[in-house]
Amino acid sequence: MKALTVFILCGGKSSRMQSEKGLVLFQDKPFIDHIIQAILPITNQIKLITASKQYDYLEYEKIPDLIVDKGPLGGIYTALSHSETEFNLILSCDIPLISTELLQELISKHTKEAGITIFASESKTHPLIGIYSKNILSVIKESIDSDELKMMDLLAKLPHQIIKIEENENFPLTNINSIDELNDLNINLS
Ligand SMILES: Nc1nc2c(ncn2[C@@H]2O[C@H](COP(=O)(O)OP(=O)(O)OP(=O)(O)O)[C@@H](O)[C@H]2O)c(=O)[nH]1
Repeated sequence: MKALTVFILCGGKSSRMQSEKGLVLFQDKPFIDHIIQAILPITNQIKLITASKQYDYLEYEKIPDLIVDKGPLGGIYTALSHSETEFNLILSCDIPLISTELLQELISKHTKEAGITIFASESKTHPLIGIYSKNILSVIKESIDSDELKMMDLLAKLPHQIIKIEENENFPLTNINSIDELNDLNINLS
């Protein structure tokens, strides 16, 4: 198996959710617990990129952002800076439907040459469910220094591999940003 660390991004403002996003309850469990459950059959090398004490109930290492207020890119920068493995699975904290199978697919299809491997359908790219190589750290730092914080701009600068998925395969990759989106999800599943 490839040496791998999983980093879950749990920073940011959660302005649309208005409460700590990773801790929102879905089917009686915080989002982040669903995500950890999907990761554990693969590895227990899990670290949370957060400064929030609210995640202290989880046993995993927590790392605060090295550069604050830079969005997910700042979280990825912190993750890769602390990483001791070449491959790093970066996940947002708002994807409660993610499955072990999809994560395994991503890991198995990543190649050293790719730098970054992510899923995308015709209509949607999922940069915050991806494998990121440590060797892209300098490009991320330059992007942060020049305030180019959009994930899609980072992808444009670097070689990356896209695992193509059908439109109907987006569902388990859905990220939930607000209570309205959570209500829609619950309705969808009922
Ligand atoms: N470590 C870290 N993670 C972040 C940061 N900003 C966003 N994230 C994470 O990145 C993922 C996507 O976040 P977004 O939905 O883009 O932003 P958000 O600030 O959480 O939410 P909004 O304020 O509603 O946009 C989530 O897992 C966030 O926890 C940050 O500055 N640092």
